Amino acid sequence: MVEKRHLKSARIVVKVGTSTLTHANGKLNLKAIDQLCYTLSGLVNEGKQVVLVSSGAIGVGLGLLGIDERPSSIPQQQAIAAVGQTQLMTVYQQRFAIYGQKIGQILLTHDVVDYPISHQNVLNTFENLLQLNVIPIVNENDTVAVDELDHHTKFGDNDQLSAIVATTIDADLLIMLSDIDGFFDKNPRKYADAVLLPRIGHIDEQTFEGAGGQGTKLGTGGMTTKLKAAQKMLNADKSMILANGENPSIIFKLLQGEPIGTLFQA
Ligand SMILES: Nc1ncnc2c1ncn2[C@@H]1O[C@H](COP(=O)(O)OP(=O)(O)O)[C@@H](O)[C@H]1O
Ligand SMILES: N[C@@H](CCC(=O)OP(=O)(O)O)C(=O)O
Repeated sequence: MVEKRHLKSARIVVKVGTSTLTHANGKLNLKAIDQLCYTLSGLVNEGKQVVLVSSGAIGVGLGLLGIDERPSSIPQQQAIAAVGQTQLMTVYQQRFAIYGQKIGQILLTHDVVDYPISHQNVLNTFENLLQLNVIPIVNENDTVAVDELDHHTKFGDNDQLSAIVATTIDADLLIMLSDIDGFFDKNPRKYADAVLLPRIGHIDEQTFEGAGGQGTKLGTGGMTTKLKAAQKMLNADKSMILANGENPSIIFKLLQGEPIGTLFQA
């Protein structure tokens, strides 16, 4: 019998990727979204403070506009994200309202890391939302977050953004939901004999060698950015769990300490 995990979880950040929120055909994964909203609302009712970092603006925008391939041009992606983000928040608003749960949108750029005043301002917003039992829903501000020569504003992916949010607000735990059961010793989509690693206490170059680069066609991060996020959490003496988001109510089990997915904990 595998031992239960000991986790602090008064304040948690949950990150969901595009692959969890949308089907391969670009349509919304309503089952996953409904379950996510039900679960997070349930956690707030239990007295927990919850932040959701949600990708999906570009994926949802593509589906809504009927575009099959993610364009390579940044301005086109930004336009698609503007459409998708609105739709995503509309869906969240509707679904969370079923459970009486209020939400607030926070769109971030790298300024919150680079400039202490911006950092303090965003922290104030998070604290006040959480005091009000609101679930802040965070994404990168895709319409302004582009690489410019003199002003580096882009996080690049929501995996690292979620770790930055979690450390900024001093969350106890980051739960990252993806389309895979956890971190394997090598990419399980390429290697049938890949083995799930239930616990990682330290990340080094060898760990990164197991991450097989880019993930799905709509997501941007892949496993490398998830490891970078985990590294940020470990450096801040915090924990992260990577688990499959197919059924987001899995979060209840994770918080009960069930050994599901990969726990990154020093
Ligand atoms: N060592 C590994 N363990 C698990 N998944 C891996 C690994 N290396 C690469 N991957 C890939 O990373 C993908 C998850 O990343 P991604 O598609 O960006 O998800 P998300 O949209 O949830 O951010 C998996 O589906 C898998 O193809
Ligand atoms: N801001 C982008 C984030 C894309 C992204 O990081 O996607 P994912 O790898 O699914 O977490 C969006 O909402 O589409």
